[in-house]
Amino acid sequence: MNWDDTSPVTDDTQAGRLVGAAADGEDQAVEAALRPKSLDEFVGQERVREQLDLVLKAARQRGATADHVLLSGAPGLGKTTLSMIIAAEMGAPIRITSGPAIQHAGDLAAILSSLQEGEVLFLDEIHRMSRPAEEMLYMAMEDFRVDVIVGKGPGATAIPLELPPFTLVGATTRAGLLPPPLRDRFGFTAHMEFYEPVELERVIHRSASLLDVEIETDGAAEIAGRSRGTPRIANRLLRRVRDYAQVKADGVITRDIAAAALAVYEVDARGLDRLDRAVLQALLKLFAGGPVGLSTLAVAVGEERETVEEVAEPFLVREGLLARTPRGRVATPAAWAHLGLTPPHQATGGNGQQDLFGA
Ligand SMILES: Nc1ncnc2c1ncn2[C@@H]1O[C@H](COP(=O)(O)OP(=O)(O)OP(=O)(O)O)[C@@H](O)[C@H]1O
Ligand SMILES: [Mg+2]
Repeated sequence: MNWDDTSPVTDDTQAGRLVGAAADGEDQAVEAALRPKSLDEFVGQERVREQLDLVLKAARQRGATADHVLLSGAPGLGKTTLSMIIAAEMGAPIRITSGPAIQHAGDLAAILSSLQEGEVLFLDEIHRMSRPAEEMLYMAMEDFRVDVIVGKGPGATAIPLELPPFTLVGATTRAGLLPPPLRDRFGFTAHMEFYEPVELERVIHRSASLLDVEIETDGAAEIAGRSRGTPRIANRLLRRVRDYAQVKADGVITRDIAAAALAVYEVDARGLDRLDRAVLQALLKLFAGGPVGLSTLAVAVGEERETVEEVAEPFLVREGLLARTPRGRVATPAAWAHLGLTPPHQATGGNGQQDLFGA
């Protein structure tokens, strides 16, 4: 395996956050060991797995190189893992690089021209590639050809270069940002969804056995419920719970141990961490559930606007705890229930109160 880009793909705003979906340093060190190596081992994503299985089997039967595959989905759902599985299932080598690592079209030309026949080129964060590189990629994907520009200015000439057939696997967390001509050149697009708790339980059991940790069914369920639908977070929480079980108990992860451990790390029963809860608490207690502007809310929790908007809110919105409305942020009834608080103006009907929930 070749790493053209060794810089970690992380998101600074998520740094040090136990329930952050981006990979931190420790994740990167252990993830290789926990990655499923075949489609059979890959948990969940049934539809994607079935479709991909067909694409790869058909290519193998024809003795051909598999079609280009686009993997889209939130961080930590298994895009990198699937790209490696695609290579493994095709018995092909894999070359790994990323959009931000390709600054110039020449960088891409160098990679493309050194590919072997049938090789898988994994292009992570493909939406962050430069424009000229993107245009070179169009031709490479479609005609297995690139034009290498030699010289500068009016004397520059394009030398066509044939490429061996290869499979491009692109990954993106932002499929919407991909230009349509690029999106259209993929033969198969897999959209990865958040995982169901039962699927995360299977991920946790699998990882526990690889890490040689004893875990009870209830213990795995407890961790799964707090993992925000994300295998990376499930694996990370499992490691923290393992530490706790080892230091405070006999090493076996039971439901009580998992709950106690995650209480120490301030990850609540729904997977909210301290920041998420601070945002909700401010919204409910200081602003009676809203609507309140983002800036005001951010000041109230002592955070940057961006942190509240990009780190806390997406999950709160996804969980149906917070709504973004034109008049500001509004808590939903579920938010009051989750924090065990009673809404001040319960809409009991006919009292002329403004409906704060925008329902
Ligand atoms: N379906 C799955 N079954 C088991 N483990 C999984 C699955 N999907 C992901 N994982 C585990 O979750 C971790 C993160 O997965 P991966 O690195 O593939 O995510 P990603 O989508 O590439 O994230 P990013 O967008 O941050 O690059 C890995 O350690 C992997 O083992
Ligand atoms: Mg990845």
